Amino acid sequence: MTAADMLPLALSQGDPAGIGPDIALTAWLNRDQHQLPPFIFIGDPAVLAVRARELEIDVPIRETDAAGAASVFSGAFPVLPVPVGVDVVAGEPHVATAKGTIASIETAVSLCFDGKVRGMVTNPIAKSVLYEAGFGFPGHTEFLADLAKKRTGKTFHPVMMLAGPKLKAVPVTIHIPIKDVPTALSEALVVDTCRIVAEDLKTRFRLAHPRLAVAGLNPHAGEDGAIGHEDQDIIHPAIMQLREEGIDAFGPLPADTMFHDDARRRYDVAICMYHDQALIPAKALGFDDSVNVTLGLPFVRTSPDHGTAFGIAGKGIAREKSLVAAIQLASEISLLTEAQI
Ligand SMILES: NC(=O)C1=CN([C@@H]2O[C@H](COP(=O)(O)OP(=O)(O)OC[C@H]3O[C@@H](n4cnc5c(N)ncnc54)[C@H](O)[C@@H]3O)[C@@H](O)[C@H]2O)C=CC1
Ligand SMILES: NCC(=O)COP(=O)(O)O
Repeated sequence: MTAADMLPLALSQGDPAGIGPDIALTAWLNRDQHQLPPFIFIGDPAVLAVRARELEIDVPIRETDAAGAASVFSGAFPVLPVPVGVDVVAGEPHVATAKGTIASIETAVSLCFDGKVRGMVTNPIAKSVLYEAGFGFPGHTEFLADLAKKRTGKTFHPVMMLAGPKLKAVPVTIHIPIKDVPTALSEALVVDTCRIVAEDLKTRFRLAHPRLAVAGLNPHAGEDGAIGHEDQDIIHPAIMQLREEGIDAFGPLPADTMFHDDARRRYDVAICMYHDQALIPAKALGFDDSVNVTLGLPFVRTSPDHGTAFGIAGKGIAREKSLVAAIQLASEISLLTEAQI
């Protein structure tokens, strides 16, 4: 199949004042070097045109629909127009842009369900901007599961995984205050999360027998209960349950010693109890080439691992590498899962 015969991937705009437009434009500009599959950007063509001028790059922007994107892609940057509705200044987020940002994500999900794209890649959103506008979800991860439920009537448990060449890491709890982590953790949550990870590593990552290293919550995984009880009372029984089901999960491991080079050779994915326990090692080991992928959804979704980086938007210094990795991973997963159907 040639690139022009392929269904495109949907690429949401993200916060228009962030680096989403910058990295989308530069990824397209370097499409041959990166061997990028076709994508369709869902956002505001005017924002792109202004940003391209600010970046002093020459990118022909062509409005089209998903069906036309693959043939447009080699010669122009394909855009499915979703207007922002206000003037956008790079680096200056504005609550008035939230509606368009959300509409872009919703459109990408619809295209996935309608079979018009192979999957979706999201550019970063600024959660605080969306919260100010009344957005009721912690981030894309939970919003996408809700959109999937609205579309199918089924409930999905979305699981965030940061995937890079050196480490795959999953936070069991995601965007909640650290003080709420111990009460949010439960045996059922750890078990459900690990089941989804084990299944998706098999079906989406070609890992026949995934090994799951499960972190403890407390220092030294609780030191036999002397430094906290969750490791023994919640995480250990969850691991026993998973092992009974034939899932190769082990731990709870002291989190401080499970990310060095030797330790990482013993597992395929680290299951972590909270956001920073997973995302600090993931970004330290591969900020430019790690990808945020949502497991447990009925469609493919990836994203760069970084955020909106308002401080560098429009300045020509944002690196497109993590977005490129996200596009490539979404493409690989969608081709692999298509082949399995
Ligand atoms: N997938 C998503 O939608 C994500 C959204 N965010 C959101 O992004 C906003 C900003 O978050 P921060 O913690 O400041 O993280 P950030 O990732 O936006 O920035 C952290 C640092 O890395 C630099 N950086 C980030 N991406 C870069 C790139 N591609 N090239 C060169 N330098 C880069 C920034 O300039 C900054 O110094 C927050 O509102 C957060 O909610 C954060 C992570 C993921
Ligand atoms: N820290 C990761 C992040 O903020 C991405 O969250 P999401 O928008 O993918 O749910």
